[in-house]
Amino acid sequence: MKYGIIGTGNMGSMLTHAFISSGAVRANNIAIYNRTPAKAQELKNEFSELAIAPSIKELGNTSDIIFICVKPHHYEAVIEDLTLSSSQCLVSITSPVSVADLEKAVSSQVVRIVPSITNRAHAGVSLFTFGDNITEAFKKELLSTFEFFSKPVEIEEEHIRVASDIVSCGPAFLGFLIENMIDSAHKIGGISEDKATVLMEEMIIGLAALLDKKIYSFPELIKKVTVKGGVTGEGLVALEENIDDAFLAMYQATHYKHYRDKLSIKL
Ligand SMILES: NC(=O)C1=CN([C@@H]2O[C@H](COP(=O)(O)OP(=O)(O)OC[C@H]3O[C@@H](n4cnc5c(N)ncnc54)[C@H](OP(=O)(O)O)[C@@H]3O)[C@@H](O)[C@H]2O)C=CC1
Ligand SMILES: O=C(O)[C@@H]1CCC=N1
Repeated sequence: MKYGIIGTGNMGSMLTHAFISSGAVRANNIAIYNRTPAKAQELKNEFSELAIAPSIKELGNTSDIIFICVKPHHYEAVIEDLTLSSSQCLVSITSPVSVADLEKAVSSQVVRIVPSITNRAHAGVSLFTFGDNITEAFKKELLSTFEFFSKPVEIEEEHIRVASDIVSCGPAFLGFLIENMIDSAHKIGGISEDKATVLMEEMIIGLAALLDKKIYSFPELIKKVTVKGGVTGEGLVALEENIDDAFLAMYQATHYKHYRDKLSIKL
């Protein structure tokens, strides 16, 4: 199978890295194209067997599976340059561009796969939504490819925003909260930010290991750590009193942005 990647920004280059470093796809079966050629060249400097396509059209003509890894409002221009057939598969990696939108716009088979930056470490989830016209062969090919570096999970259209908030935006949301926890540790306890960061990183790696080994669930973890009459309980009460509806507000904000993006994208 020949893979084509249009847009080699954060996600296009992350996917190229993950395909090659996990052994899922050989570099000589991948063609890339980016608006600013130097960015595609940087990837080729790392993986010399990658092909740089001279245009979006040429990449489309020579690939079986084409990933569009540009921002949502650039999809329209990219799709205009592609002439695809029913024996090819087009992949959207962005939540506001649904498989129904793509099916109306192109003649190929379509899939949406929303990745996560965690896939770079061959971990985390990739969210799959298949178009009605997808063949078993492409389904199998894409699922087995993504299994090399992620846990593929099928997701219904109505759940894509919340699912992507957890899987794809989650690293940024939790990163933000963790930075806040480090900053507050420095302010209240006087510990240096560097030392607090090391402690935090090791705690998170340990927490992930507990989850990975299925030793404790979240409720079990909270129960085990919260000693009766101890400090954790006091901290949890303070958090409950101060967190208010922070996460509801966050989900509402992403849903509203998703709604506005969907309205503005015309394929
Ligand atoms: N960042 C993330 O964690 C996640 C992002 N996504 C989705 O991935 C998509 C890309 O995001 P991200 O990689 O972060 O964005 P970036 O801005 O890092 O990358 C977008 C890339 O698209 C290129 N581009 C724009 N227009 C064209 C064009 N016409 N032809 C070829 N290349 C073009 C840009 O080129 P140039 O170098 O010229 O700017 C840039 O390299 C978005 O739709 C986003 O929703 C999904 C899941 C997670
Ligand atoms: O910020 C964004 O729009 C993208 C979508 C998922 C993660 N990052």
